[in-house]
Amino acid sequence: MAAAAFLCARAAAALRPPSRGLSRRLLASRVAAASSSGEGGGGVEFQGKVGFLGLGIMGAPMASNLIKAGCDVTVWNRTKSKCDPLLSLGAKYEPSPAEVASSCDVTFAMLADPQSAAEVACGAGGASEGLAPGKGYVDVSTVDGATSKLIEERITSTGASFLEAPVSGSKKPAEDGLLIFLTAGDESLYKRVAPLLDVMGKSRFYLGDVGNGAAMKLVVNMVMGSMMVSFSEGLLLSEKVGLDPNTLVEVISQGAISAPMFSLKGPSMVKAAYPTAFPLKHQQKDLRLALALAESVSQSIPTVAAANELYKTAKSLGLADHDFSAVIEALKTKAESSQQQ
Ligand SMILES: NC(=O)C1=CN([C@@H]2O[C@H](COP(=O)(O)OP(=O)(O)OC[C@H]3O[C@@H](n4cnc5c(N)ncnc54)[C@H](OP(=O)(O)O)[C@@H]3O)[C@@H](O)[C@H]2O)C=CC1
Ligand SMILES: O=CCCC(=O)O
Repeated sequence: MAAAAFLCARAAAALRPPSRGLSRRLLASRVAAASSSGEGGGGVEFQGKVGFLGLGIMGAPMASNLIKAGCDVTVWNRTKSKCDPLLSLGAKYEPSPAEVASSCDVTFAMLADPQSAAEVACGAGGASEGLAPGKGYVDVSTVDGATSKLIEERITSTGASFLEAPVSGSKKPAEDGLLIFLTAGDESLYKRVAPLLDVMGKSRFYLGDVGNGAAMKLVVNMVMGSMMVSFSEGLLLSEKVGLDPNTLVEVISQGAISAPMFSLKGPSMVKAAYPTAFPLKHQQKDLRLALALAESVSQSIPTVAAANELYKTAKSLGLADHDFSAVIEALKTKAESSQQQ
């Protein structure tokens, strides 16, 4: 019956015009390929209804790709109007996380931070109230290990299974179904949802116990946050010494420190434009959580600590909802105030 729902949804999707990101045919073929390839030769097939909680910059395109691939998706978002584009693609709606979780076999959550992830999973009307044995909950938000373990405890107390699966990759990879999943927790749930992860992403890592996915994500993002600060310093210094910062972007793109992030964001940073893909407030949250992680094992990460201060300054300049590349504005402000002294 679930498989029939899948086929119906796929047929309906074929009637709709193609949109951004992967084509419907490619997405549907990814579900089919992932379903038939299986894990360890045992064969994995996802059957059932999929819930999605949190339709922000990342959640909306991820849920949208599942719908385009023919999945039977039910959505919820705190600000209800953000559900509308998904509903017009064919998603169903439930008025609370608990009702999504109780009407679905597996529920994904993509929320802003540790507080919102815990609230949506464990709070009043939260997903855990709708969970039961046989169901799964997959949290793809970026949180710290302690929050993830707290959520795991609450979810598994209902008899349901839990997987943490934060993602590397931003708005565009989410639209294109090219995310990287950093998963940990219940391995059988990991295998069960693999076809869905393969619709939304290009690769997936299974890292063992809950907390390892969160830690991997924070380490990756602390490197990224420091790289962005260093790149910003280079752009500003090149300009100050009379070089064209656009040429710096070009030179970097051809050498050993080339990174897609520099080529993608550099040209707009030179124009002081910061269209939001990864909100600066989330980058600062990740640095804060990475610093706490480092503290927990007495590891010194002074570069990250310095970068974090700049992101905090950028937030105080009203740039929290801009792209994290707007951290360069904090450096400009510092340069101005040191010139005045
Ligand atoms: N953007 C990016 O490039 C990437 C982001 N991430 C991580 O993914 C997560 C989501 O990021 P992104 O989509 O960019 O963020 P957004 O800020 O665009 O979306 C955040 C989502 O969380 C919801 N939310 C916030 N607070 C609450 C609350 N108290 N109760 C219920 N819902 C709440 C928002 O609801 P509402 O619409 O009502 O505000 C929204 O759905 C974050 O953890 C981020 O660090 C990971 C990889 C890349
Ligand atoms: O958490 C956000 C990561 C953004 C990226 O990987 O480009």
